[in-house]
Amino acid sequence: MAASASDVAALIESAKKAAAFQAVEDHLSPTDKFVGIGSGSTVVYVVEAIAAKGPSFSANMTFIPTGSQSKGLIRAAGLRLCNLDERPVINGVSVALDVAFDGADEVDEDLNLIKGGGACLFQEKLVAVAARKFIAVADSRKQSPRLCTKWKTIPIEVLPLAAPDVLNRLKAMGSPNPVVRSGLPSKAGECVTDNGMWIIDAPFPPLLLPKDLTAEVDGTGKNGAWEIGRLAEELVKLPGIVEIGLFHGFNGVQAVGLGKEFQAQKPVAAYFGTPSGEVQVQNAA
Ligand SMILES: O=C[C@H](O)[C@H](O)[C@H](O)COP(=O)(O)O
Repeated sequence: MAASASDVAALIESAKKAAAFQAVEDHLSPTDKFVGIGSGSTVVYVVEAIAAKGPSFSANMTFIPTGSQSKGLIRAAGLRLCNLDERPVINGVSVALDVAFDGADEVDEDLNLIKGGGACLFQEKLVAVAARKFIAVADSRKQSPRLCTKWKTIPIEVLPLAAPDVLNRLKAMGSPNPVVRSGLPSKAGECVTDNGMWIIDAPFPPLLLPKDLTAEVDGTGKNGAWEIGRLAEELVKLPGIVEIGLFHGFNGVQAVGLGKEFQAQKPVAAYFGTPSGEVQVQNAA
């Protein structure tokens, strides 16, 4: 007999929960001081896992949110909240977050991410790049060889005034039918982000990795074939785009080696809960 929709939904929730609890167990150290908390339905279990460790475990920790949902989760769990721009400054530099946990809409085999399915990508990226270590948590539906395979659109945060021009430019770049996200069913009109912006969902064919490029396929969008880094570079140049939901490039550990601290967008590991109750961990190479 096929599983009912509610059985499937329960399995997905338990997969997310298992991934979140395992990620917190492996990556949140009792000595950590500043911890980023992302947005979405999986991060709810990250906060639950932290709270389950008891008040003494997190007594010396401060939690940095990625938006209003995240702020609410931190407050409701009784954890200490601090906005990203309010953390202490030492020698003229805001302290790095020890670790940040966040969900993802799709994760490719090189740990590039699509984020923003819940319209929270901008503050999430700010928090991810401010963290020494970024950990993604999800259920196994989010695992994919290449981005835009399962989650077929890239969420892009735009200034509302610029939306019509950005839509035209996206079409010229080969995105068929990009659309401004609707706020329905909960809000009539456009979906408005925590930053007062709109989200455009731009479909693209599966995004190539650098290892996919050849003399014939250079990843610059010819015949619709974009390599992630090249597409991201072109998108952020478009006037009116505030931030894109592609988290790509390198992770925090690689960033230190490259002397590019505070630019790392990719996680060092992604945790995927499966319907069978296992957790698969995808670590950076
Ligand atoms: O905008 C929302 C965020 O990027 C979420 O982290 C992402 O959509 C994953 O959310 P969920 O854990 O609900 O699948």
